[in-house]
Amino acid sequence: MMDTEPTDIPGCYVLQAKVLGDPRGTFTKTFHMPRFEELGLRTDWREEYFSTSAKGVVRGMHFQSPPADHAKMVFCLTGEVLDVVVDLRRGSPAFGKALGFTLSAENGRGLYLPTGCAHGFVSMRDASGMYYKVTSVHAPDHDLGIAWDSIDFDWPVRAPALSARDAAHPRLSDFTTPFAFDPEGAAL
Ligand SMILES: Cc1cn([C@H]2C[C@H](O)[C@@H](COP(=O)(O)OP(=O)(O)O[C@H]3O[C@@H](C)C(=O)[C@@H](O)[C@H]3O)O2)c(=O)[nH]c1=O
Repeated sequence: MMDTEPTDIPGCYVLQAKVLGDPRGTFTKTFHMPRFEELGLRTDWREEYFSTSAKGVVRGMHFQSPPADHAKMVFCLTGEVLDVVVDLRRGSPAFGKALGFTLSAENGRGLYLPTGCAHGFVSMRDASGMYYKVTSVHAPDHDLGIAWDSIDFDWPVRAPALSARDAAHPRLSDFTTPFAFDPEGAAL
């Protein structure tokens, strides 16, 4: 059964899966609907996808804006990443706060992000594989980002490999957020 730990961002949870090892390798369960329902987390996933990244790549910080906004869960299936989340919800006690979590296949750790948070990571090893579930389908016109180096986070890289899109995002301080914090539905 998966354990979860709340983080300093309301509605954002560390998902600690059990990594069961035997002589063949490992087995790790990343989603269990009854457990998510018990925790009040969303289970209405609409898309799943994965990416691989070379060591030193930064992707982010990404989110979809309303009405295409979504909750997201992520696991690292190969390699290792430092995964980063920023709270973009006006009125949140953690508004503007950035947190980082080391995710790898070995540590079995994932992250659940409520709508209104931006997500990104730096790949700490070659061929880091990130696996996602999101609660709305890709909407290119609402697929937005803020600059990775404009958030209050001490990245362990200075000049990472970035996509052209990620190099052109607005800075957090110049960004007018479309998200507002709802204390009743923090995880939604
Ligand atoms: C995210 C996404 C991208 N694409 C396409 C667009 C582009 O041609 C190619 C790569 O897109 P990107 O450069 O946006 O891929 P990437 O930078 O890996 O985007 C991901 O970054 C991390 C940090 C997240 O949190 C994810 O939700 C997602 O936004 O895939 C889709 O077709 N569907 C999708 O859902």
